[in-house]
Amino acid sequence: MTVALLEASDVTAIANGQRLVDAVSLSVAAGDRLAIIGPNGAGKTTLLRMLSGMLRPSSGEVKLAGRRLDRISAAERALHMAVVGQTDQPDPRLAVIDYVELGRIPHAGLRRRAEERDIVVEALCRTGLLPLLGRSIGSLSGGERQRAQLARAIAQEPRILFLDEPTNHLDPRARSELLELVAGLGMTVIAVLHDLSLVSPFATTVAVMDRARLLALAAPREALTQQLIREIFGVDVFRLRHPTEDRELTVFEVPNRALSPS
Ligand SMILES: Nc1ncnc2c1ncn2[C@@H]1O[C@H](COP(=O)(O)OP(=O)(O)OP(=O)(O)O)[C@@H](O)[C@H]1O
Repeated sequence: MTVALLEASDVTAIANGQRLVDAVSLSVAAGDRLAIIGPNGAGKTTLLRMLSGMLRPSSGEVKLAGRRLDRISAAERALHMAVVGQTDQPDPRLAVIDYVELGRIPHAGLRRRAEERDIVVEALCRTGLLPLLGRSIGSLSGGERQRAQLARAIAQEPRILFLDEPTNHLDPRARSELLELVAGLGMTVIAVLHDLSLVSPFATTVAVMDRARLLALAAPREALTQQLIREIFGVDVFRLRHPTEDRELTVFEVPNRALSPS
């Protein structure tokens, strides 16, 4: 039997007597890209924090390759997992290259200096930040900063990459490009996504949350049903043929509204 790379069993988070995440079980295999979706306040970030070991569940457990996450030290976890969160506030005076190099800290002393530098340069290349490597973090645009965070996480060479709303500062084109880049890394990824239209192209599996509960866990086509999406987001889903390309488009529309996302 193959052991899941990450497995959550009945994880629950309780704060101030309120269940923020209620008995969620899921398992992620190596190479999976799991998108966690749901309305505001559904518990997505809280779940992500428990899966990445940043928050200890009130009950239930998370295992990384069969080992309980709460028995793995933070230093060792950092060898396996990188998190691109919404709250990272690096020193604005740091140069981009130095910031990305921070991703190598968990591996300190394990590789030769030249190899370390190559890994950092590769992460800068992949994220298109090579021309900005000498700029200070504080001088970057919101989108560039998001790419710098991703570069730091890539440089960390994790087995699992966690992303909390990785596209929230990006314009529509940059959003698709960033997720395409992440998908092209071939890594195991767990990402909280708000933009429903990016879920199908990006994710191999989607976890749909609402009011602390996991309502569906399946491939996007099966999970994003008209009924479920309407029920929790109040939007309609349409699957249409692309007018000029041989593929399907998934379109989301707020019913009877002049302004609809798509
Ligand atoms: N430490 C805490 N103490 C009390 N309540 C909390 C705490 N952290 C989060 N919450 C609440 O738990 C609920 C879930 O929060 P969470 O950030 O996980 O939701 P989310 O689905 O990621 O939301 P969003 O889409 O708005 O980012 C929210 O109502 C939030 O206010």
